Amino acid sequence: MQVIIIGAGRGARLMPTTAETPKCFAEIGGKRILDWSLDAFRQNGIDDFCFIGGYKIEKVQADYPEFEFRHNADWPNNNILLSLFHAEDLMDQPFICCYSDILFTPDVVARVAANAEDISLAVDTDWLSRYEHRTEHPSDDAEKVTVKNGAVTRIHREIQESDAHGEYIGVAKFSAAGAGRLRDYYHQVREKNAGQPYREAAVFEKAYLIHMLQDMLETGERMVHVDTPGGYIEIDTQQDFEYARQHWS
Ligand SMILES: Nc1ccn([C@@H]2O[C@H](COP(=O)(O)OP(=O)(O)OP(=O)(O)O)[C@@H](O)[C@H]2O)c(=O)n1
Ligand SMILES: C[C@](O)(CO)[C@H](O)COP(=O)(O)O
Repeated sequence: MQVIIIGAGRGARLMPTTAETPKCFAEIGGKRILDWSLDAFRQNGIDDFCFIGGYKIEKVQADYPEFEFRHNADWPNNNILLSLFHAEDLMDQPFICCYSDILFTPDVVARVAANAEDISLAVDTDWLSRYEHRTEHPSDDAEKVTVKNGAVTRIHREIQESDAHGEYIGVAKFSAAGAGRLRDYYHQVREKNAGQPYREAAVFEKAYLIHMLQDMLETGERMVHVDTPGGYIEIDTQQDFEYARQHWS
């Protein structure tokens, strides 16, 4: 199974930790965030990594020569969706994509990898307990989902806490067919929206992956949720970093 790690961002909210290295090099429990992710995949026999880098990509290239790399050199002017599509050439097969600034257990990978649907999204159902203390990244910023009968019905930051089934953790699996539809849809929306506002993004280039996933849901695309009650922490702010250092091992 191909893994695509989306890691081109600046990590500005984690300064000064990210002054010289990318956010995924930040250490929790004596191990880089990136190494926690690699271990979660490797414990499931998955060892085929492509890293989409931008900010300080050279540091990742130096320390992980076993990776394939895609360079999102324009990272300051784009966002997660465009970043992911720097690895489009690898999307002719099933793949799992993940943000590079998250901690998740091998069990999350096992559940996502075992799911047979075309598009599956990993969702933390215990998300609210983490947000109690997350004042620097309020739950309004969380990429939440609503669900019905096993399927995702909406993926959006504006979902009310009480309506949310959980938080999309940034890990998603696409079968070869699901990946094909993702690529086709991307080309359609890019053709129509390049340089123009798209969903909640001021310009298409600044869109998040969840913007296009929501767009696809509205066309009737089926996505399922693979739940994890916790077993996940996202590191955006200094507060998140300290929380992870206290709670992750
Ligand atoms: N142009 C971008 C922006 C973000 N990302 C990646 O998308 C993931 C989630 O993004 P976010 O949490 O916003 O991280 P950063 O952009 O790195 O953080 P900050 O906003 O603090 O700079 C991260 O792994 C980040 O590297 C990316 O590949 N390309
Ligand atoms: C993608 C993200 O990390 C999920 O929590 C977060 O939403 C990014 O926030 P930003 O708006 O790009 O600062």
